Amino acid sequence: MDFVKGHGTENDFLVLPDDGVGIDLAPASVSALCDRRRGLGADGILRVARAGALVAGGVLPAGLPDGVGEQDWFMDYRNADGSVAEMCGNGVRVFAHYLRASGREDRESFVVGTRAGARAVTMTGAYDFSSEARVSVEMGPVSGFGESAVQLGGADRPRFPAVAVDVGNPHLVAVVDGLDAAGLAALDIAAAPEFDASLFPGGVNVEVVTPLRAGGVAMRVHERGVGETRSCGTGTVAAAYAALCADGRPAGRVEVTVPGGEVTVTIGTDGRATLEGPSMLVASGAVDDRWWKRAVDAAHPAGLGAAR
Ligand SMILES: N[C@@H](CCC[C@H](N)C(=O)O)C(=O)O
Repeated sequence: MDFVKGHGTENDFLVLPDDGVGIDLAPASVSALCDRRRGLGADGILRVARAGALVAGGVLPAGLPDGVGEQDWFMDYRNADGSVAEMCGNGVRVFAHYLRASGREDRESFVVGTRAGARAVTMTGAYDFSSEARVSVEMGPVSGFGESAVQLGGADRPRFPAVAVDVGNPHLVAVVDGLDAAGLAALDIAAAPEFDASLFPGGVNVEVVTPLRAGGVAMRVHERGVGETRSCGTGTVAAAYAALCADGRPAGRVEVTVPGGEVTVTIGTDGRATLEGPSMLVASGAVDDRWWKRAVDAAHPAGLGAAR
């Protein structure tokens, strides 16, 4: 099984080209592959196939998501614990970069299908394997769906008011009054935060954010299905939205600094967001066939069929 390793602001992914939709992505085999000691290591997996092939292969049982055509490339995203998520903002930049660098796509702008719907991407400048690519992604509508709170880990287990934000996947964002970059760095985001499960029955990505200042915010994130990561693209969109709202503005442009770098989020007066940021492809190779077969076999109790 061939792979390419890439990252967007240090949120890292294994890209798995799979035109024939033959790779068995059972949760346990995904988590073995993403494990940083047992496997190759990554925050998530991006399977590359055409949307129509994924429908035919049973990966998208509900059919094509909104606006996605059969011939569109589809980012089949899995978190490191093997769970499926609707969308990944850093992943979609790496996915687009891989398509261009590998010669599978020769257009500057094209659509990437995701479970949250079609996402238009545009790449400007260099896009080969050894260059840092810049990718702009139309992230679709961003909206709030309630007020809540989040409780972090650490000695004093701070509790912050937070807002629920939908970017195609769910986010709980705490814009903390008076918090600066040093205070943000001192928080324990690695421990699983506590949140209201009735508002987020499928789990949630949690972001802690400094208030908007000079057009920018700093953010840390604990991702659903992964843990603390160095960046989360959909999280930066949710953070920009929450910071703008806290500042009394419906729209604007926000530079979001995360531990792994910086991205730019623009939210229009129509409520739609654009995310612009880097992508790096750092390695390519093949997973040992026997190791992978053992991981897949171990993921399936005897008698159960393959997962897609
Ligand atoms: N890292 C991603 C988000 C990946 C999915 C997320 N963990 C979820 O379960 O919703 C990003 O860059 O957006």
